[in-house]
Amino acid sequence: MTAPIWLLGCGHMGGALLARWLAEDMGPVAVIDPNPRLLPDGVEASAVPPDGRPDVLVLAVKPQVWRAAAAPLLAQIGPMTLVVSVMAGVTTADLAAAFPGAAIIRAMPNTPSAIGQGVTALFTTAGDLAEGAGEALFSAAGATVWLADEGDFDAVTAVSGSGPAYVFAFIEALAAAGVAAGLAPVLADRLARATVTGAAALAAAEAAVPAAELRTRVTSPGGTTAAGLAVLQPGLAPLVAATVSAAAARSRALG
Ligand SMILES: NC(=O)c1ccc[n+]([C@@H]2O[C@H](COP(=O)([O-])OP(=O)(O)OC[C@H]3O[C@@H](n4cnc5c(N)ncnc54)[C@H](OP(=O)(O)O)[C@@H]3O)[C@@H](O)[C@H]2O)c1
Ligand code: PRO
Repeated sequence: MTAPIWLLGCGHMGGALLARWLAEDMGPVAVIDPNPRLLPDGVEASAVPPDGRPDVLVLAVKPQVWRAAAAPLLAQIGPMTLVVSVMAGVTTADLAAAFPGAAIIRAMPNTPSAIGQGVTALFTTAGDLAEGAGEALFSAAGATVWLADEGDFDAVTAVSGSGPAYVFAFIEALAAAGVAAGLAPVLADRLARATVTGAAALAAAEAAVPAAELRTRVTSPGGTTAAGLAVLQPGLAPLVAATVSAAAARSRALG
């Protein structure tokens, strides 16, 4: 008997989701990937689709290759299959054209999903059953947000899909600045990571407190933080706006 969930592409994102589905006993999952990057222990992958038909097909290959990657299994996908895409830029119209009659969900998760701390934006017009299945798949990986407008996906991808990379880049920059200020690299890296994770945990724990107020609580008048923020803040907002704008434009282009 074939597995109910098929995962096409088991790389950084597909592998992160797979880890959560297995942790939550949502398997078995058939992994289709000739060269899986993040295959959990005890799971096998195949370069070709299994026999039969899946209940759910999850597309987690790169947007540039999805049509070729899906071609070998198109005949196995019908109106009883839920097709879930996590691919940047690929629209539900593109997916519906490739999988006629199938229920379609478009999703944009992020890699903290690997530890159940992701956030996934979801969109479907396929109705309550599809929504329930999508909610089950992605709430296993963290928070979920349902979009009313599919047009929001480019901005969502630029903010929360790509966002973890911006935070990791900030950790890198903070650690490098610590080294430049005289710290040993190991110490600077440890301080930078712990500062970002601690601040993020505080922002989550104090969800009702605006981020600006959390910032103010660190900033003693005339103190060190004020001196640092006077340098950081004027450039930060335009830099982040340009960053998100570039990522959103790339999402549109991938589509
Ligand atoms: N990474 C993220 O943070 C993130 C977040 C949200 C959404 N996404 C979306 O998730 C998708 C995957 O991204 P990723 O970062 O996980 O990429 P990735 O790490 O490169 O994973 C893609 C996997 O698909 C495999 N693959 C390539 N051709 C295939 C085929 N014909 N059949 C089956 N598998 C094939 C790749 O193998 P090879 O390495 O041999 O090519 C790789 O193992 C993208 O569409 C992206 O937009 C990613
Ligand atoms: N990673 C994918 C990309 O860089 C989509 C969001 C995060 O295109």
